[in-house]
Amino acid sequence: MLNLLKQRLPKSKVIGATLFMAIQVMTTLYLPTLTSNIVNNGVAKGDVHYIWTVGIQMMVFSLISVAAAAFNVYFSAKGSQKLGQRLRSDVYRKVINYSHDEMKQIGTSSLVTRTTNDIMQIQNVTLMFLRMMLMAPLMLIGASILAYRRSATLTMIFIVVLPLIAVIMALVIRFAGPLFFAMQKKTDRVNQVFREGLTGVRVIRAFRQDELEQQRFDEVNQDYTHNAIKVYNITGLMMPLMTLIMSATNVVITYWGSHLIAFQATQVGNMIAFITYAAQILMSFTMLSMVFVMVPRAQASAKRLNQVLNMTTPIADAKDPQALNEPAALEFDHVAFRYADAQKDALEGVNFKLHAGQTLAIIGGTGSGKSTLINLIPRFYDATQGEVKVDGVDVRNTTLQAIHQAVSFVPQKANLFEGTLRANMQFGDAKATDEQIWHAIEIAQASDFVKELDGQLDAHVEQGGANFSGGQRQRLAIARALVKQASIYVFDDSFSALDFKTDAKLRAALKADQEIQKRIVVIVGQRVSTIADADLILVLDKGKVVGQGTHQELLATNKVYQSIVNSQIRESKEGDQNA
Ligand SMILES: Nc1ncnc2c1ncn2[C@@H]1O[C@H](COP(=O)(O)OP(=O)(O)OP(=O)(O)O)[C@@H](O)[C@H]1O
Repeated sequence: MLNLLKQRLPKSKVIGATLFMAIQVMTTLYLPTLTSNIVNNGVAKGDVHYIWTVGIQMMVFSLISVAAAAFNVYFSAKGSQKLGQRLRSDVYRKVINYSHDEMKQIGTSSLVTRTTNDIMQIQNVTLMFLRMMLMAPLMLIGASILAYRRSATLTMIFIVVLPLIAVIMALVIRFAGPLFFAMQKKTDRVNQVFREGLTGVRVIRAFRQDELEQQRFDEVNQDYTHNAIKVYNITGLMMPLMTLIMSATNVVITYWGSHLIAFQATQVGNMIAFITYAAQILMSFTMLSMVFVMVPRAQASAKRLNQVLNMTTPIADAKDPQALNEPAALEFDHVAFRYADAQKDALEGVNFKLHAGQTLAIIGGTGSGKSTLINLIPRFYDATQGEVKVDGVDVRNTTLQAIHQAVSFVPQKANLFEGTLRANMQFGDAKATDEQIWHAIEIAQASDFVKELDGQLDAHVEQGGANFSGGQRQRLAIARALVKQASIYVFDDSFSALDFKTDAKLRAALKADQEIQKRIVVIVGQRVSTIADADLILVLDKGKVVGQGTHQELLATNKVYQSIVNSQIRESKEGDQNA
């Protein structure tokens, strides 16, 4: 956990909190001594002047103590909140650069829990640390010395009481510790099922799986609750036990102390002060035990956060990066790829070279490796064999920023972000003017519906683009990619959500654009009509390139391509007959 705090917990706040905590401890410890003096020297002797003088001193010290406590809380809260803010920011920065593999390894739900709940645990324990963890030992030592000075005989009580408390603490830590550990995992699970239910809510309703999903959620929820109840039952026992021990100690002190007073072995003031010191000693022990209970949980959270922060991603900048020029060529040189933990390659022996200004189309059945192939271009994954080259440079020998600048990517599932339409369009180029954005929107065949929007480019986009239809979202995602000045434009099955007419218009507009004409366009498509005019078509089957050439060449020689074309002609004829 110290690793996490090192650079992130502001030193000024730690110093402030510690300083005021020390003042609070000193004044709090001095107060019972003043009480003892007031009783022994003022009340017992009837010295009113002394009572007033010491009484005013007590008031001043009490005020200082309260003020110091307030400042300590202020610095502790500020320090721990700042720590939480920095941790969240660091985790986000790290995760946003994760490749698909790291993302899969930890899981989205767990990442959300780690960024919220786990950081909260660390924040809380830091707050406690700054409030109590230093205060408790100081109070314990100070109060023990002062209690001993008030009455060495009564101090013997602690020989029995302190080991008893230590045993209770040890038992609590022994039994509550593992349950606290389990708590974070169970929180993950609740979040995971909840998240899955929320994202799939329409499917759940459509398939009438509400009951089953509710049952699944109830199971994990119950599991979490049982664990939490067990933990709080154990820790909850501590307070009453400590109060019992404290009350019993007071009874013994009063009983024993009154005997000592009767035999004139001590004074009443000393006994009153001793009772207060005893309470302070036991309170310090209680504070310490709470810390001991909370630290293991925070430790478990720290471990989970360290796992996120220390995760090394193989997809990183090259040590000695080469620059990429625009426009660039694209080459796959004997490329193979296998997903982590997979038994066989998802892609093998992919070889082709494209010059700037050419269009590549990839066609093949579902699961044939189309998305896998194009994911290698912007380094969402790295090839396991061979080289993917942009501008003649292996994509691993440049920076991620350079490769992401060179490639503009439209994923299969269009995703928009909450904000204005303009802000979404400027994802690719923060400086893009309205004119450039409208130009991209025109090419993407989205201008008709964007013009009708309230506020047009200022129109609000809901989270995930929920206020747009699937086809509209897809067109906006295409426009967003076109706003970016890239060397390679990749469209992962982006045109299949469009009707034939819009698909044709969009491709014609892409071809007609003078800037895009100089770039490489990569299209993954299901329809032959979408890809027929490409300069190079790759036909994929079970991860292998089974055909490569132009539409005419493939139509003449390639059996797989012929069967795809024939099946689509058949489908369209059947469609026409049914219409
Ligand atoms: N993240 C992953 N982990 C493991 N295997 C994967 C992963 N993604 C895809 N695969 C496997 O790799 C193969 C190729 O998948 P890919 O998504 O590239 O196919 P595709 O041709 O794009 O399919 P579709 O047309 O259905 O989108 C499939 O067998 C799939 O099961």
